Amino acid sequence: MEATIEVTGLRKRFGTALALDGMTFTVRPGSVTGFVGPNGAGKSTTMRVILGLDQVDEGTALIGGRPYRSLRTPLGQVGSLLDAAALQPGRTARNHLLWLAHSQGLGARRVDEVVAQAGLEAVVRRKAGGFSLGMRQRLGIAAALLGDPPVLLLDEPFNGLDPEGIVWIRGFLRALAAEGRAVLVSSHLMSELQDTAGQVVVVGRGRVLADTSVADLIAAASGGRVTLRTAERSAAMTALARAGATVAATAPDTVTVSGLAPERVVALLGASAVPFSEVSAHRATLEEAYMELTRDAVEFRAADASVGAGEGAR
Ligand SMILES: Nc1ncnc2c1ncn2[C@@H]1O[C@H](COP(=O)(O)OP(=O)(O)OP(=O)(O)O)[C@@H](O)[C@H]1O
Repeated sequence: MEATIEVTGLRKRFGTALALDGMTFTVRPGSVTGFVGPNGAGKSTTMRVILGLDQVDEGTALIGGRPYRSLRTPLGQVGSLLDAAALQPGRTARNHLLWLAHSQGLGARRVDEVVAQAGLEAVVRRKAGGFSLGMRQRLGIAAALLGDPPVLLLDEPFNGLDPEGIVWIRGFLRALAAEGRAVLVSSHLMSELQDTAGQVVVVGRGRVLADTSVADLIAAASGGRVTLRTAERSAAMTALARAGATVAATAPDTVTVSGLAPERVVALLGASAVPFSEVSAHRATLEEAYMELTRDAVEFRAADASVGAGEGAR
């Protein structure tokens, strides 16, 4: 089966709330695709639609070219982690996995393999009800891997993980994608996807705001700006503004300059005898790029919440 997820023109209303408003993107194999957006942007709803758990008013969601409901052995084609809390608390982790495995014609050997992959050996005979959220996330990931699927969808898998767990999952997801899987990972924090995602689909208000590689997203947000560090900030700002630059003081000793190349900034400061300790091409962080893109979507949601826009219970 082709390892892809194709989402086209999804629209969905919950009462008066428009949860999905033309959501369209494709997830390809080989790198982790981050699915990022503020709370309420439509990430979970999109994942539920892809997995055939929610109906849409319009649009299609295909896994390897087919709707989820037409897949003959779903666990072998797509693995998912939607809600790590969704398990029988009285059952041991191993029995939980055995039960899932048997429902798909898989045996205990495969359970032991995914337990090892997810680093759960030490706790697998304990009752899952006593697991921390981080352990539940690992158990959910083990369950998603049972059928060795070419497509993986993980909703907020970083939730509840400690720093060591976050480092583990980053490497793990990268390795799964490098094996040729399509891996879609949602988060409302761009920083969690640093060093993990190669592609990002940024969403807000139920639609795609950007669908690009991480490198291109950062380059676009960097926008040819120059960062200048100087103890004589106002003299520097005056000299650069006189040469036509747009300048902004961003810290007591820092100025962000737009409209001039770094070499020109150095030459102008030299000519005006303004001392400086650093002139560098500004490189936006992933977080800055994300904040820039989603600012309006966040404002929309905050305003929406304050009038309590009649959304149904979740
Ligand atoms: N079952 C439901 N009933 C009513 N409204 C819903 C339901 N599920 C989602 N919504 C609404 O749809 C919109 C999208 O929600 P969704 O959970 O998909 O967003 P999200 O991006 O996953 O957010 P989060 O990061 O908070 O999980 C929100 O306005 C939400 O309140």
